[in-house]
Amino acid sequence: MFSRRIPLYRLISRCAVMDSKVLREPAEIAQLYRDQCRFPALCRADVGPVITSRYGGQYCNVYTEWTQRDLERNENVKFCRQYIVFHDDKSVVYSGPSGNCTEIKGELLSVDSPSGEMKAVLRESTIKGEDKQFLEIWHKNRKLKCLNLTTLNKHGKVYEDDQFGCMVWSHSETHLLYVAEKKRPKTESYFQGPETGLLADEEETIKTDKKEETVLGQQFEYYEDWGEALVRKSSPVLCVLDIEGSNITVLEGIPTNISPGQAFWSPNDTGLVFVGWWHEPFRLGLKYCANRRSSLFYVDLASGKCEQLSSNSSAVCSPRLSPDLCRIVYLECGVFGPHLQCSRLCMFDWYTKQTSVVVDVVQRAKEDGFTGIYSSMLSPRCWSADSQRVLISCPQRCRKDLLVVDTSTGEVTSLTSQSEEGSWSLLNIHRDLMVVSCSSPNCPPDLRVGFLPAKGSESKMSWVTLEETQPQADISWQTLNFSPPPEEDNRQYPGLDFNAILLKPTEVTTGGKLPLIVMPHGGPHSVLVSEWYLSTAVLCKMGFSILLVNYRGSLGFGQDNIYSLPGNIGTQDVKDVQFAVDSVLKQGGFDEQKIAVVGGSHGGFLACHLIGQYPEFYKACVTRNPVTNLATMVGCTDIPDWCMVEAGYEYNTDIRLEPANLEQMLNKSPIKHVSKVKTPVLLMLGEDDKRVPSKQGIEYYRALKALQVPVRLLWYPGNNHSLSKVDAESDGFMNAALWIIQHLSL
Ligand SMILES: CSCC[C@H](NC=O)C(=O)N[C@@H](C)C(=O)O
Repeated sequence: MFSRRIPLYRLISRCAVMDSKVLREPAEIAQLYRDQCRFPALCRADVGPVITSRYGGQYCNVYTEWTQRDLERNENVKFCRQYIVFHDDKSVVYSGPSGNCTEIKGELLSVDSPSGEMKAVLRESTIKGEDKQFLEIWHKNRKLKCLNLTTLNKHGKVYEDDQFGCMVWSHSETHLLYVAEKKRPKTESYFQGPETGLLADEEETIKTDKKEETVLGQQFEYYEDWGEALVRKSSPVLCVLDIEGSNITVLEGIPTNISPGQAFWSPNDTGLVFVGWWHEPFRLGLKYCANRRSSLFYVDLASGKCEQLSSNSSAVCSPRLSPDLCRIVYLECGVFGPHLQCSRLCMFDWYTKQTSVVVDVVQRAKEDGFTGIYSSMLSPRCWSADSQRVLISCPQRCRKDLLVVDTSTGEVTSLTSQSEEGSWSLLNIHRDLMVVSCSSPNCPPDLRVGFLPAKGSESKMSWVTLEETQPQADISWQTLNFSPPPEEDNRQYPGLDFNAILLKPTEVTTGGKLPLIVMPHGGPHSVLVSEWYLSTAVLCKMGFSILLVNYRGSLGFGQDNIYSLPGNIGTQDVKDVQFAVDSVLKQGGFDEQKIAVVGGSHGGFLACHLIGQYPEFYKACVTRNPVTNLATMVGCTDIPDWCMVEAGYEYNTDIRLEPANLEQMLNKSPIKHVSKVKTPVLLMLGEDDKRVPSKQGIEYYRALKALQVPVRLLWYPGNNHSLSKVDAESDGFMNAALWIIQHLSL
C-alpha cells in the first residue's frame, strides 16, 4: 500500500525506469503546468457602435474579457482588452489592440447600453467583513449612480450565473433589467427577544407591530435550490431599475410556480420576455440539464399580465430577439430523458404570434454531414444584421463548428467545416461582424473577427486574427473514427459509430513506446471536442499519449446516438471505450503495460467500470467525483432523474422506487465489479458536490480498502462537482500525474 510518509518524488525515482522519456520530477511538472496556465481563455466579446472618423473611415471597438489561472494568487483572474476594427461593413480594413489588458476586479456583471453611451456594472465589495452588492451606472468617463442593493433590501443577491442571470438595458436606455433572489422575511426565534413581563394585551400590540418585518420560528426553514453550482438560488425574481429615479421594482404577475430567468425587453419596452422553469412539485438540478420543463413567457409591465409563448411540455433556453425586433429564436428539447440532447431551433414571430421549427432534431447525420444542434446556450447575439440568419457554434461530431441557419428555409451551412482543424466558438455577432475564438488540442485559443458573408457565399469566409497563438509543435493529434464490432451493435439503434481524439508527443524516441492515458468524458451526454485543454496539453508535453473517447451516447453525433445509451450504461459505453483503446494499441507504438484511465463524474463511473471489468489492463486509475453506485446515489443527488433514465427507466416526479429498480441500478454500477479491481485508484472528491455527492467516492474507497487495493483519497473542501477552484484543480493535476507515474512505474 502506498505510504504517505515517504515523499512521493522519492518513491517515483525509486520505481522509475531510467530510459522512460516521461517527465517525472514534481518541480519540473509543476513548472510545465505553470507555463501552460499562462494561456488565457476568452469568456466574452462585445462589438461597440460604429464610429465614423473625420476622414470618413468607419470603425468599432471590440471589447473582450479573458480568464486566466493565477497560481500565485490562487484565483482565476479576469481581464479585458479592447481592439479597434476599421471596416467597410463587408470586410475588415485594419485592426489592432487599443491599449494593453486591464484586470477586472469585483465586477459580477457589466453591460454597455445599446448606444454605447452608458454602462451598468454589478459589483461585489466586502465592507467591514460583509459582502455587499452595488449597482453602478457609468456615463462616458464618470460614475453617475451607485446603488447599495444590499442596504436597499428590495431583493436578495443578484444572479450572475449563465442559467438565470442577465443584465439588460431597455431599448430606451432608461431602465435596467436583472434577476435576483426573492427577498426573504427576517426571522427570529420564539425565544430570541428578552422576556417581556408585559401584560398580554401590551404584548399583543408589540407583536402586531413586529409582524410586518420579523417572522418567528422560521430560521431553520429549508429552501429548495436549483442544485449543483446554483446553491442558494431558489426563487428568482425579475427586477427593474428606473435609472432616472433610482427606483427598483420587483415584478409581480409572474406565476408563483415558475422561476424566471434569461430575460430581456420586448419590442417597444412594453414588457419582458423570459424563460420560466416550473418548480412544482420540486426543483431538480439545472446545471448540464437542459431537459427541465420550461417555457417562454411575456409579462406586460402595465397590466402585470403574464402570457405563455411556447409549448407547455418542453424545455427551452436562450431566447434571442432579432435586430428588427420582430422574431425570437430559442432552443427547445424534450423534458426528462437524457440530460442533454439534440435541440430544435424554434422561432416565435412577435407580431403573428406563430411559432415555427427552423431546424428540427436530427436523428442521424444528414448527407451533408450536419448532425444537429447541440447547445444549451446561444451567443449573446446570434442574428445576422438583416434578421434572416442565425449563427450557432456547436459540436458536429468532435469538432465545434460555426453554423449559419437560414431562418426562412431552415438550411444549415457550416462556416468552418472546410477550415484548418480545430474547434470554433462564437463569442458574439453584431451588424454581421463576428467575434470568434479558435483552438485545437495543440493550439491555445486565439481571437478573430470576420464579416458574415452574404447568403450563398459562406465558403468565402475570411478571418482577421486579433490575438494570435502558436501551435505547440511538441503535441500531435488526430481524430479516430470507430464502428463497434457487430456483437456490440445496438439492436434498437443499429449502425451507430463514435470517435476519439488521440494526442501524442510529436517526438518519440526510436523504439520508445508511449504510455497511454485513456480519458472518457462525463455526462454521459457530453463530448470532448478538438479544442485546447490545459491538462491534456501538459500530460502530452510530459511524454504521455492521451486518448479522449466520445463513446456512443455523446453529443454531436445525432439524437439516435444519444438515445442508444440510456439503459446500457456500464456496458455499451464501457465496451466502446475499451474498443477504442484496443484499436489504438493495434496501431503500435504504445506500451501495453503502461495504460492508465482518468475520468470525472460519469467519466469516473467509466474509469471505475473499466478497472473492474478489465482488471489486468489498467495500471493506474484517477477519478474525480465518480458515480460508483446509482442505487445509493438516486436519493441524494440533485438529479435523481439521471439515475432512473440512465438505468433504463422513464422518470416522473411522483415515481415510487421498487426494489427491482434499485437492483437494476446496482447492477449497472461500478461497485458491482469492485471485487475484481486490482488497479491502484486515486479518488478526488469535492466536499460540496451536490451532483455526485462525495459519499459515492467514499463508498468505493471503503470497498477498495477492504479489498486491500491501493487507494488514496484527496478531499477538497469548498469545491463542488467540477473541482475547478485554482488550488483544487492544480493540486488534483499534480497528484493525478504523480499517481500515474508511480503506478505505471515510469
Ligand atoms: C448524477 S451525476 C451524473 C454525471 C454527471 N452528469 C451530469 O451532470 C457528469 O458526468 N457530469 C460531467 C459533465 C462532468 O462533471 O464532467
